[in-house]
Amino acid sequence: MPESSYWEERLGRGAMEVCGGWKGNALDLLQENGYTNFLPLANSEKVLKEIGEQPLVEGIEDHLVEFSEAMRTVSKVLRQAAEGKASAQAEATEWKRKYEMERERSLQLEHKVLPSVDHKGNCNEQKVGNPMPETAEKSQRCCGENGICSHEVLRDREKDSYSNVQTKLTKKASFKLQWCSKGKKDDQHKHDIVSFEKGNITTAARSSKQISLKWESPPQTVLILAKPNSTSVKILCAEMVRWLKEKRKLNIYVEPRVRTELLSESSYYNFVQTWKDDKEIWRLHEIVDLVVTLGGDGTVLWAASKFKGPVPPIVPFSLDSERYRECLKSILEGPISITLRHRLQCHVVRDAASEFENEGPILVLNEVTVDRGISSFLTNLDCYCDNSFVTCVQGDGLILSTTSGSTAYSLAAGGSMVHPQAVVQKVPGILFTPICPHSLSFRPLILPEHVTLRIQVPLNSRGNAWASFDGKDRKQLAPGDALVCSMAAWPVPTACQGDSTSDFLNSIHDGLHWNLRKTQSFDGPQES
Ligand SMILES: NC(=O)c1ccc[n+]([C@@H]2O[C@H](COP(=O)([O-])OP(=O)(O)OC[C@H]3O[C@@H](n4cnc5c(N)ncnc54)[C@H](O)[C@@H]3O)[C@@H](O)[C@H]2O)c1
Ligand SMILES: Nc1ncnc2c1ncn2[C@@H]1O[C@H](COP(=O)(O)OP(=O)(O)OP(=O)(O)O)[C@@H](O)[C@H]1O
Repeated sequence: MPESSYWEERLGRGAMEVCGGWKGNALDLLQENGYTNFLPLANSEKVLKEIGEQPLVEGIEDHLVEFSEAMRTVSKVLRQAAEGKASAQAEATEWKRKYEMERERSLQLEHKVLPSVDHKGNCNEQKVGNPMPETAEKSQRCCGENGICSHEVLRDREKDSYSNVQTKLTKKASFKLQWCSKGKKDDQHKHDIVSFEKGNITTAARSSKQISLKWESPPQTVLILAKPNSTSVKILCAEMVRWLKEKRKLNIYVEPRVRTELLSESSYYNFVQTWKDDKEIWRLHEIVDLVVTLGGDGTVLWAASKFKGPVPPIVPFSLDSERYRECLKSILEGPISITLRHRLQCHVVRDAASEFENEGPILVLNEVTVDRGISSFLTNLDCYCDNSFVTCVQGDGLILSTTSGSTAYSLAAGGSMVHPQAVVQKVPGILFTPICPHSLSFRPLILPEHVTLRIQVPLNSRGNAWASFDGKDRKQLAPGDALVCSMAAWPVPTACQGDSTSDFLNSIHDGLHWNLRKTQSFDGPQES
């Protein structure tokens, strides 16, 4: 391409006129502002020769000052245009997400049963639609004041084409989620209400709420997800599959790898079902009533990542593998104490892509991290909250974490630990934690759960950034690309061992040894 066309294409004809032929300085300024695409030109002998051949004119310094100003204006305009585009793309992505949610919901209406509340406050079923499990707040509407409703009653299912074995799946088990409070029954339906009576703002009494899942029809299908390369997990998995089939007559799904492992042990396990490719995994939520994970936190993250929409209740079993029969028995009978763990929905918005080319959303249970990857440059990330500029992160990167993820990477980067039920209880929900910020005053933030965050790699960034999702699936973000995050509509219900609070405290005491210190002896100097 001729050099003049190259410049015109990037700066526009107007900018070329402003430049007035001072290409050498233009290059310096553009490089100064991070437009490194021009570096090859700057280095080209031809350009250097041209600069050398420019005749010196009088008042050159004035011209240079004037020219610098003009170039700054040009680069500012370019930057604003790019930001405007990213913001519009982010908005388009958000609308697309909302549209898809609505569409999904309409589809569900066709084959769902809506619980309605009669005059006594009892939950009945009727033949019009009810949304799939959503945030507690939205779900509460359909169950009146009686609790959080999260029914999924689906049409009778034919034999699935991808099942290895013929199954008679009838209806997916339905359940109801309710607030319950220890002790008093009448305390169940208290909500944190802000009242504006007579100009005075007050909050109503708060109750200690635990979400409880009550099966309305018995669960029939269990998906078991097992950590790979662990002999103890393999043994437990085989035992559990046998017990669930023989004693509870349940349909059992496992991953293809696990089915192969089971079959290599014995052809007895022929009844175990699996899927063939990823497309079929996306339909799992329509079939599975309960997910059992055999492994640690990573296996729960793995399980959640398999569900891009509604997630069935997950029972994490490193819980108490010795007592798995007793534990599963009580879970299958219910009611179960549940922690509703919220997820973040993330979109990568490419600067170069049109609004129709955006990549699909990725849901994270712990966090999304934007960091410098293998680059040795300081990361520069412009952060916007609902399109208001928050800050520019200059450091190793940034973590956007859920409350569940607050005890993981975000904690290591200095973020607070937050009770996972906090979002449901209407306290802030997205942790904004910098990684090694090169600043003395960059403290972690906690933002409300309703905001949309946009993390943008500036056009003048020296290098690329990398996004990773629950520690996996690294994606490169080039200058101009952005990551857009908001709270996802589908939380992950996990079964508690005790209740949300005791589980949370146990995990920070046992798992993280939080505030463990040798107890001070009592036989020292006393306060007089
Ligand atoms: N510096 C760090 O602390 C650091 C660095 C990278 C990733 N991580 C975390 O690892 C997670 C991925 O986990 P993995 O098991 O797939 O990878 P992994 O096998 O590398 O294990 C990471 C560790 O983090 C623990 N962990 C994961 N989620 C947790 C949570 N919510 N609360 C407390 N501990 C938790 C796991 O038990 C495990 O010990 C990421 O989501 C991230 O939070 C932490
Ligand atoms: N079914 C699976 N298929 C593939 N990878 C899996 C599966 N389950 C877990 N993993 C991966 O294995 C890794 C370790 O999982 P997990 O944290 O459960 O193990 P762990 O040894 O119990 O760790 P910790 O005790 O630190 O929590 C994670 O990175 C997770 O993504």
